[in-house]
Amino acid sequence: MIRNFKLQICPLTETSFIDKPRCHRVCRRSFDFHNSFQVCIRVLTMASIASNGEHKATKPPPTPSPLRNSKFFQSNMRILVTGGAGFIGSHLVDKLMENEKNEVIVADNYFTGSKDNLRKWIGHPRFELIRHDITEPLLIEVDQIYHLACPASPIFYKHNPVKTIKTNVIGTLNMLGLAKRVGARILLTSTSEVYGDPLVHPQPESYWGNVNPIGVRSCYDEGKRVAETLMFDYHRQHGIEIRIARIFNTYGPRMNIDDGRVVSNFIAQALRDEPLTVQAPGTQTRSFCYVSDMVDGLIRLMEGENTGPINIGNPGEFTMIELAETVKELINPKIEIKMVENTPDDPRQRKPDITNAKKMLGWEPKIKLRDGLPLMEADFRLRLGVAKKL
Ligand SMILES: NC(=O)c1ccc[n+]([C@@H]2O[C@H](COP(=O)([O-])OP(=O)(O)OC[C@H]3O[C@@H](n4cnc5c(N)ncnc54)[C@H](O)[C@@H]3O)[C@@H](O)[C@H]2O)c1
Ligand SMILES: O=C(O)[C@H]1O[C@H](OP(=O)(O)OP(=O)(O)OC[C@H]2O[C@@H](n3ccc(=O)[nH]c3=O)[C@H](O)[C@@H]2O)[C@H](O)[C@@H](O)[C@@H]1O
Repeated sequence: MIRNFKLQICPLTETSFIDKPRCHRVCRRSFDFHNSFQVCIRVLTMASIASNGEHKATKPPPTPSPLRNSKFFQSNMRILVTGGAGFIGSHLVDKLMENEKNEVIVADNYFTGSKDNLRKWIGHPRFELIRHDITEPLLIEVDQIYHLACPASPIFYKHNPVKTIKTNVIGTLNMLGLAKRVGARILLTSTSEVYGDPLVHPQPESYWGNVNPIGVRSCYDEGKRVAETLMFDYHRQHGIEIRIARIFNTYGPRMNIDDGRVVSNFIAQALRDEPLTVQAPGTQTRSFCYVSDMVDGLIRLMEGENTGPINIGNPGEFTMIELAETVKELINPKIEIKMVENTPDDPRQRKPDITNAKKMLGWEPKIKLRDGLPLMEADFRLRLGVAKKL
């Protein structure tokens, strides 16, 4: 009954409580916990952030088991890759697994990814694969989170737009909650689509973009913009260590053959002797980055000191007609190029300004489009069972 309840003040957070509810302000410990003058590490860290006015990283909580530090323990970095069964994610896993000190955990719901992309690691003692949808919370102990989970091809992200925005918003919230709980550093793979149909060209990170908030692409581009906002709010409010990569069109082996993105479409069409479908007007531009360059950039960003956002992409810029002509010349000179209808809100130009990536990460792409396309062609030939004519 209400008259039995007593108003009390938490001595650390100065929040008032009735009877024995929890401290909702910062640490969610019970009132009794504070009242006994034990010190909550999170409250102290928040207090020191407030007094310094800086956003220094919070002291990570103790590791889950002291055995993690024992000399017989095999790994010293436990890394979660969400969306690790997808195209970029699986290449990232390959690179992270090369380091024997890494233990890699993939969480994926296989919407656009596949176990097949990770088959060489299944059963490896330093690798774990979890079927998990990131719109649900994940309880796990990790040191780093590469957060990639999200369908990336416009055909797939528009297929179920509500699910796409939930993945970007609720999924990112869940991963930030996990990062906060275990003190992990988290990297978000954002996108050049945050610049929308850009009015500034090439796009520097300082450009705020030109995005249609109610268009058919907004589940993805606005979703990623909110994901970036959440990353910075968790960083400012909770001291989480964040990294944001703004990825520009990436291509390479393991893209889904019927993924719907332009490079995979053109290569598959060229190998199937089908016309290359250039969406009108064909003068729209994109800048294509080979996947190994992308993975190198993502790891440098995670390991470096800069939060970003940082553009990671190849500044070589091509119209879709130029791309079709290059694929035709390299793969199938007899093929026809056909103009087809475009989809709404297609960005007319896109090219990264990578000054920051060069300066802050010491990164720039190495593989030119003409060198990357044949590597992808070889992979598609193998999967489609189309041998090269001699
Ligand atoms: N490839 C590009 O050109 C490009 C460009 C910009 C940004 N990105 C970003 O990079 C990331 C990876 O892109 P990709 O090209 O490898 O795409 P992809 O579609 O091949 O991979 C995405 C992975 O996320 C998984 N996934 C999707 N929704 C999920 C959910 N709710 N829970 C768990 N897993 C889920 C998919 O099954 C898939 O394995 C994405 O976040 C994408 O937005 C990619
Ligand atoms: O790099 C990025 O930031 C974004 O790039 C792509 O989005 P988009 O550039 O629209 O990708 P595509 O579907 O490959 O389209 C590229 C261009 O090719 C054209 N296109 C596409 C397919 C096709 O068969 N023919 C064709 O001309 C499209 O009209 C568009 O102008 C990705 O799909 C997004 O996930 C990613 O975030």
